[in-house]
Amino acid sequence: MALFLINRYVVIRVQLTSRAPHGNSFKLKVCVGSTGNVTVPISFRYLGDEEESASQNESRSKTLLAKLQRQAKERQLQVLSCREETPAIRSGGDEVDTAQKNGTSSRSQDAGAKRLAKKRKAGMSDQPGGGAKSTLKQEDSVQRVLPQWLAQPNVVQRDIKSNLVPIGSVQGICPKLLKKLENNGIQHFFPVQAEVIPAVLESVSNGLLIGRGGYRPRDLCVSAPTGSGKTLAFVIPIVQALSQRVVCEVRALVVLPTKELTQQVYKVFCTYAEGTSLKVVMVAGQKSFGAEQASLSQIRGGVSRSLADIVVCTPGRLVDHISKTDGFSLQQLRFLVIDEADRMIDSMHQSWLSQVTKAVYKNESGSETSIFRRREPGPITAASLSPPQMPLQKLLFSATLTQNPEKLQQLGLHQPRLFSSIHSATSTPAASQRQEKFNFPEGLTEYYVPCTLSKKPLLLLHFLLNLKFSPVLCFTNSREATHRLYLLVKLFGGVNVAEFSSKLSPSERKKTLKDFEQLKQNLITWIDVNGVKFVLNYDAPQFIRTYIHRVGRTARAGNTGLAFTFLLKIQERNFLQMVAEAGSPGIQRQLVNPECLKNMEDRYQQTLVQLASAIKVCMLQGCINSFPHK
Ligand SMILES: Nc1ncnc2c1ncn2[C@@H]1O[C@H](COP(=O)(O)OP(=O)(O)OP(=O)(O)O)[C@@H](O)[C@H]1O
Repeated sequence: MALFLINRYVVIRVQLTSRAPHGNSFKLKVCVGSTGNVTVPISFRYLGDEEESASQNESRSKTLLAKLQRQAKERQLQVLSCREETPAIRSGGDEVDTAQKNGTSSRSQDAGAKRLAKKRKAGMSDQPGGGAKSTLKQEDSVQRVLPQWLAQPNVVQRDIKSNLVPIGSVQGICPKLLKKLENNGIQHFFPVQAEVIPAVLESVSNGLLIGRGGYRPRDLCVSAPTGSGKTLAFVIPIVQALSQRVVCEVRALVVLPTKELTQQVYKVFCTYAEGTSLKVVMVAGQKSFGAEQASLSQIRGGVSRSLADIVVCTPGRLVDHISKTDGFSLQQLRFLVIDEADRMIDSMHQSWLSQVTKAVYKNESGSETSIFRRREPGPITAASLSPPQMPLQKLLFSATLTQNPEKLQQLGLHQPRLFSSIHSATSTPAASQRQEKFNFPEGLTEYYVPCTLSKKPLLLLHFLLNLKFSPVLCFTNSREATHRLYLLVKLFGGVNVAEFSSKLSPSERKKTLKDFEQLKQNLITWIDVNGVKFVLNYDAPQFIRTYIHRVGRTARAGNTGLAFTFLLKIQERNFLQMVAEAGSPGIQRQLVNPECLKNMEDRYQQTLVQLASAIKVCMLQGCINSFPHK
């Protein structure tokens, strides 16, 4: 028999040379190329040999298994006795060192032996990785080291008022935009704007295609308190960078978590894009899907044309348009702004970012081999720089930007640069070991009010009626709680109050917000609203980021503001610890004299009865509405 196995480099020829007449073996001669010959003995088994071989194999493997088990037991016993004798081998050897120094080694040995016995009783392995507890211990002892860009950010001052920068002294802003800023009453930039605007402008100083030094521009992350002026920090440089464009294409995409925030940012873009040829479009579900499609692109003579340069959107609508709107192309996208980046990272399960990336690097059929096609960036080589491609630069903004590198990694940032108000003392590894620190506005004063569940509504009425706090933005933890509290306050009377929740239609929401902004009413909500004097957390938020976003609706733009949180006894410890660990400058206890509530109690009891029947009526109406009408 001759068999030829052709490898990439050698030809191997295999020849059967001899066979034993009754044995289970033969010899093979293997010829490698034309020179080397090797003779290999091969054993084999005839059909029918199985039964005998199987039983032989079984007994052989049983013996082997028993031997291995015996050896393993012996080794385990050895290790255990060794550990009991020399506790220094245990994790945390320093514990032993100090014990020996203190002359307490025998006690620590006893303790070690006891702990070991306990572990054995619990069936936990002491081998590395052999038990959940030991793994956790190992993880605990690993010190967290932040990547340099996170550990050493560009500093953004938190105190706005004493760090204002005259708009004329920030390099690179064109005279038209300076004029517009002045017309809008802006004479000075806030610290975050003075830092970030020049950084973005620098990345486009050689045009949209190449960054500084001919390289791809670095991504920017900005972490600054609520109300510190982050919006203008990206609006100004983007409008300036795109204002010289010739063809209308989507070159900037701004993604935000809610409709309200989208609307606010859209308004700011419109203000500063006015008078340029730039077109700003908002897609956040305010209009019908068809109307949004018509505002994004137009098909004329079979050719689609973009009608938007800057798109401000929520992730849900964005993904819908990427997949369903003909002519909505992101192939020329230059800036991707992720505002409220933390919340956007949390919504990453919607995979909106991967959809955006796919759309950015999508190639028309037939252009796969073109040298001009846009390719996902890889390592920089001479070939990858020529011809230059439109780079995608990500700009992240948040008041609660995570310092967790794993979370940030999901964003695929390119040589990121961080601008942050949290720095030096607080970003040491020891600090970051415990909990992330956040930005609190400088002018914010925080209070908590200890209370009981039954007294909470009365307390709210006390703040509104007796203390005359107005306008108050009051947060609950659900839509239903908002509605009930709104009905209660309204039925009690004497307070101008409105409800703001996702139950309202877009036009109702708009009107409610406008009335609130014009100080016509107080607001009970579970949604973010801007620019208020008093924030009242009727229900304590569970997460620190929610707390920061809520209290950040006041003390904006360098102004002062007060935030009160009602806390039940059971919530106090955890909540106060959460706020302190997050870097709050201090939350003060504010007691309310029970006597102050007494004068409202009778009226309050009557209101509760009215509320019960009002809710019944509402439920009945809901039931009737859910039946099909004839
Ligand atoms: N340079 C400035 N001079 C005066 N007012 C400013 C300036 N920049 C921003 N503002 C005002 O400050 C307020 C807060 O700004 P902005 O909404 O951009 O803050 P933010 O940091 O984005 O807040 P958040 O994180 O809560 O969204 C706005 O009312 C805005 O008009």
